[in-house]
Amino acid sequence: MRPFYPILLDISDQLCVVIGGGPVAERRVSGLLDAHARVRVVCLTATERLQQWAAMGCIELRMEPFQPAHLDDAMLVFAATNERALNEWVARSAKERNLLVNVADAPEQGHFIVPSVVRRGDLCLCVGTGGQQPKLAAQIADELAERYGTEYEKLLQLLGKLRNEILSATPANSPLRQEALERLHAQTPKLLAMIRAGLDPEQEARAVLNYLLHQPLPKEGQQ
Ligand SMILES: C[C@@]1(CC(=O)O)c2cc3[nH]c(cc4nc(cc5[nH]c(cc(n2)[C@H]1CCC(=O)O)[C@@](C)(CC(=O)O)[C@@H]5CCC(=O)O)C(CC(=O)O)=C4CCC(=O)O)c(CCC(=O)O)c3CC(=O)O
Ligand SMILES: NC(=O)C1=CN([C@@H]2O[C@H](COP(=O)(O)OP(=O)(O)OC[C@H]3O[C@@H](n4cnc5c(N)ncnc54)[C@H](O)[C@@H]3O)[C@@H](O)[C@H]2O)C=CC1
Repeated sequence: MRPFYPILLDISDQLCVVIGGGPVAERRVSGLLDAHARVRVVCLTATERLQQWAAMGCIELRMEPFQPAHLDDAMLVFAATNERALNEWVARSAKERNLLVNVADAPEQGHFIVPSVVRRGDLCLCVGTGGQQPKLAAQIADELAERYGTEYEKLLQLLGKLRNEILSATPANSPLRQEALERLHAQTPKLLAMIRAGLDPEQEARAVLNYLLHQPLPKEGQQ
């Protein structure tokens, strides 16, 4: 068991290189494009979707055998070919360049593994099983996708906006800020219900914000 450390990495506009052009490589590329990375794919044969992405200018597709120079300027590397020795060479080449690498067929040779992901706007739910049972990760992600629907995208947009307004309207570390942020959080179920009902919660949110910022603070010892 390796106790992986989860982080959410900002890879927007960073070059990520995927070696391989099969279904596994395609899944990696899909996730990388969702995160707005620049993507270079190196392979001998590419899935139809990879070819379409290349034709649309979404990825750079190099239909040629892997060479370490393909990793030039990369931030992340993914070895996703069906050739064991080749994936090992990719991993070694990445490590020689101090690049983080993921290895699809031998996770222990890489620095990180790829979880199952559910996105709802800025909400990002990631599930990993430490490589023990990827299908279980996918099943749990499906369950989370049911539980946390698309309404969470709008909810977060609204909460983010209100939270920023609270941050700019209150002094740092002040009881007013702390109280307002707690009250904002307490409004979550109400705003969620409004979004689910198809109502525009913006007006309600304004009223909430007004209440949050102008409600007198409870006195010492009072709730
Ligand atoms: C370590 C890791 C690799 C990494 O980080 O690159 C890894 C490794 C391996 N997977 C294998 C097989 C399968 N993987 C899937 C599916 C997924 N695999 C994913 C991640 C990971 N898979 C990482 C660990 C994540 C964790 O912590 O659990 C998901 C979550 C994300 C993604 O890949 O996009 C995605 C679900 C996508 C979704 O959300 O739907 C299926 C099912 C299917 O395809 O339908 C099968 C076939 C059934 C089976 O074998 O169980 C094999 C054997 C290969 C062989 O037999 O040759 C290895 C190699 C090994 O285990 O050594
Ligand atoms: N991590 C995961 O989720 C999973 C991992 N796997 C592993 O991932 C590997 C890849 O799976 P698939 O995408 O289904 O494989 P695939 O067989 O469909 O594709 C392999 C790709 O490697 C490319 N390739 C071969 N030699 C190359 C070279 N010299 N230079 C550049 N590219 C080269 C091929 O052109 C092809 O695009 C499998 O061998 C399997 O062990 C399989 C299932 C799930």
